[in-house]
Amino acid sequence: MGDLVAAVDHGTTSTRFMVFDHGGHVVAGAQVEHRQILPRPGWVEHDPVEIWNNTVQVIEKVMADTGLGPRDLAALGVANQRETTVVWNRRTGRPYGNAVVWQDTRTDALVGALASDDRGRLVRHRTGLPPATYFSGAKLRWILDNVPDARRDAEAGDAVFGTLDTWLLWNLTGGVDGGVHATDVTNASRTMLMDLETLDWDDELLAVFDVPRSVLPEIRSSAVPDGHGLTTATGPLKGPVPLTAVLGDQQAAMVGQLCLAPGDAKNTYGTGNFLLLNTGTTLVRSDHGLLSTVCYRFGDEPPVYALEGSIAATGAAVQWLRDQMGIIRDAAEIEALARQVPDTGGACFVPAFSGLFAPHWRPDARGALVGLTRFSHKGHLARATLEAICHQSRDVAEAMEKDSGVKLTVLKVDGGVTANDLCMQIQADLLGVPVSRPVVAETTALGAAYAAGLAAGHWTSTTELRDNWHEDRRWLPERSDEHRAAARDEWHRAVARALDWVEM
Ligand SMILES: Nc1ncnc2c1ncn2[C@@H]1O[C@H](COP(=O)(O)OP(=O)(O)O)[C@@H](O)[C@H]1O
Ligand SMILES: O=P(O)(O)OC[C@H](O)CO
Repeated sequence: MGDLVAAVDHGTTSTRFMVFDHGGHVVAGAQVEHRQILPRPGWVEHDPVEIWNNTVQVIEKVMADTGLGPRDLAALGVANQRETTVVWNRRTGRPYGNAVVWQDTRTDALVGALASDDRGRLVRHRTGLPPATYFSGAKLRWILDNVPDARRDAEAGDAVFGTLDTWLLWNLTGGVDGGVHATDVTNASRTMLMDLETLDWDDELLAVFDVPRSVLPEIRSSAVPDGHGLTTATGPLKGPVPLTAVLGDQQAAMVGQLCLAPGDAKNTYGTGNFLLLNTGTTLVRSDHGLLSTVCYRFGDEPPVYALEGSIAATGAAVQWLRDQMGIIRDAAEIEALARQVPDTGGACFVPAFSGLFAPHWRPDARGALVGLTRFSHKGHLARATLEAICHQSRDVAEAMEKDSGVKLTVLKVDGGVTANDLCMQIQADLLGVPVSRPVVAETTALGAAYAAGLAAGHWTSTTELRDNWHEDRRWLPERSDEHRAAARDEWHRAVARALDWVEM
């Protein structure tokens, strides 16, 4: 068996391939961004072929740069942006159009209609998810109903559905030459088509979304000792590596942060923010706007559940300043710009580009920039963007405390935005608890590698992993309660102004 474990981390903005040693240290890695395709207001797409080509590219680069071969790898794990929906033809390997991304709101009328009747209650209870454009079920229906030939080919058994894990697993294990068509419970729990208790596709939900069972992948545990499949000699690893773990990226980050006991929580700051709380084998249902989801399932062990607060636009707001507004040239520049000012000068930015997700679930909301005067400049907007990231996380943290009774004493953080020290200080100030960033910031890839390595016997137990977690930096709250209360009040008033914008 090889000494190293590898992971593909395919996120909303980029795809990474990382190799880790037994101590959880990064041995090598490569990353490449893919295009964000924005054809109409509210639509967000990715090209699945570009994503697969990028995956090949990053794997080949790391293997070539390091001189490693497939025999050096004990196992491979995959973590992926969740919910984003692809339909492809299993005979040709060609997708039926672009993937519909989790942030895409094109299904708002369909989701709005089902939310207002008994189907909404059914969906909520069976899946643990609020009816929202965010999840895959309505996106899959949209593709089947709107892309020529998709439904006909689905009914003939030629067109198949997958989230990005399934697309990558199928391609890594041979594609048209016998690729494995499967998903794991964490990804399946985000489709709105799986019963959260039986962990199986649910016929009533399939009827709600008019989805034929024949398009669906097999649902498996996140980590399986026998492997989901082997990589192929014709693929980028150029030989067989057991692909033993597949997890949604936020669940993978829970494993990477070693949030493996009930009450453990982390917040990942990527394109969106995702605060998850491990609730153990108990399925906790939210009364405060969070969702219930599978955290992971290892082999035949009982599934571990989580409560999650999903926020649609955090790093995406930074990207928006860069790509759409041209205010910064790269994401890291936002920090220096925001440091030019001591506060936002009264401005408040609510980046509700895809409506507001947790804890509000308001598809009728849209982005709002309020409190402007002639004094306002781009430094204020940069600072307001960082504050919006942190206020949204505080909204979710409050909901989590109410639902679980668990009071946060420290917040473990990871993800691209956590490179921003000012943002992390603002987060500690707005939460009133310390914020802690680990040395290995690539927790999503690390979590996929841990899950894969545990399944392959590379690590014998999770206790063996505990010593691998080390704090890099901790931010302590520096602001008074009065300051925090005033800032929160201003934020709530801004959120109220972003609501009710789109006629549903
Ligand atoms: N220094 C920074 N300050 C603020 N945001 C940043 C910084 N560096 C990266 N980002 C944001 O982080 C996101 C990328 O983080 P990542 O964890 O790779 O996300 P994803 O997994 O969603 O692709 C982008 O949205 C980018 O705008
Ligand atoms: O790509 P990320 O890391 O922002 O994660 C996206 C989530 O999986 C969407 O649910």
